[in-house]
Amino acid sequence: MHAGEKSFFWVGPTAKVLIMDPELIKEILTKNIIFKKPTPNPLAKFLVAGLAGYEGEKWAKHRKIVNPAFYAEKLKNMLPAMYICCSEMIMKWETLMGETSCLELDVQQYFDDLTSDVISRTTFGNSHADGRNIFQLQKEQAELTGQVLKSVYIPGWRFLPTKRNRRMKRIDNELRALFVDIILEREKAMKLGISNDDNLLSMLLESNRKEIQEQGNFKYGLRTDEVIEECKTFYFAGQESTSNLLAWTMILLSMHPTWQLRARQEVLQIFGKNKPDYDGLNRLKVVTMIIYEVLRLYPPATIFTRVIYKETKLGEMTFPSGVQLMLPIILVHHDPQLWGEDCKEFNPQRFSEGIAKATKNRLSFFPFSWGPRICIGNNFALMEAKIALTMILQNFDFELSPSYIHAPSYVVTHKPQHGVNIILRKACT
Ligand code: HEM
Repeated sequence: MHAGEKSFFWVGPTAKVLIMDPELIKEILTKNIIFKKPTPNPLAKFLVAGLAGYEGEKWAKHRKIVNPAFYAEKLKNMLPAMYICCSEMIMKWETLMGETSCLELDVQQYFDDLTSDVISRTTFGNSHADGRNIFQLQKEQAELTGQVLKSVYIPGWRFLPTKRNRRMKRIDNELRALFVDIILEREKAMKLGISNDDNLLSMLLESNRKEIQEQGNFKYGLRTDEVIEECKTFYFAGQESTSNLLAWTMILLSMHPTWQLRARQEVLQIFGKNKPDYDGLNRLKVVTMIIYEVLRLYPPATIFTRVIYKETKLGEMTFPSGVQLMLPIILVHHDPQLWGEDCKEFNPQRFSEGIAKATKNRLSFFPFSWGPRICIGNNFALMEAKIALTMILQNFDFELSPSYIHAPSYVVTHKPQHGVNIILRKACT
């Protein structure tokens, strides 16, 4: 499939259209009348509600409150939390290495822990210990849900008191109680003026309060259960995707040591061995080019969908309601007509003059989606990846272990199937 082609196919009663043309993709992602596909399975919906699971007016209301510009502005305040989590990971690696000259480990597990910790700390601030507990329960709930989704679907089965169903119900109740406690406590602190706003939950409550105040009516704000859904979404949308970005970056920088060296030289030139700061992270050019190229070749979300809910003309075609438009990020990112014959190669240089130049102003690079429904954690994830990489490069040289097996797989997100076995050495500079 190439940019100019369109592919139509039917799955069950639903017509699906695969769209590869950047112009059409832009039109689809700009048009507000086409909404995201509702999560079809009630169990999946039960896990990922919040922004990612809502459509239409409900989404618009939430998106107004959970708004990326608002978060981007406050990102600087979250850097200390990201720094603490990265330092803890680096310290663990140093301890494991001890006096030896090198250490082999599966960094994927450490990135999973790191991104869980970052999202717990940045969502819940001071209550991050409770937050970690919450996200641990959510992880278990996701695993149990995954088991249910893989089994044969029997209507009504989820209401039977099986061992798994009872555990899922218990987790749900426990999660709710933990969330409610934290939210009530935070609201109390906000009223007393003793809550700081360096975390996602406080920001969410604050922008919710503002929205209610401006509109003069509670119906414009989010209810407690909706705030809970948003917090759950932060975890599901933000943890695994960022962990995979870091994992693919380590793999590609191991495969391309010249780029690893260039990245380390840049990091050392800007920060030396000192703590990375916000302005310095924003000045990292080579590291940013590398991250973009990793996101182009291995986008954590490989495809997403929009549904036509009212007859719509797109380009020269008219689509009836009910048609599903599939937007395959990964195919567009790998299209030789858009990226040239070296499209399968790792070449961060193509981003040396920014995204607009690399894409020739076409929408051929959209790892975080685009338009009004772009990922709210876009800048958050880039900042997290930059600080983690900076600190790894400051401390270690790395290469792939001979036991690493290159097998990209897609289970919810795009990840290395057999982990990421890396050999670390103390950086000599
Ligand atoms: C490398 C990391 C990430 C990637 C590649 C990524 C990618 C995406 C993509 C492609 C979408 C659109 C999906 C669709 O429309 O069907 C999305 C939506 C979303 N992302 Fe991310 N994301 C990342 C990190 C994060 C983080 C860290 C957070 C939260 C802190 C987050 C929160 C969200 C939310 C809430 C949505 C739903 C937005 C809406 O529906 O309006 N993401 N993300």
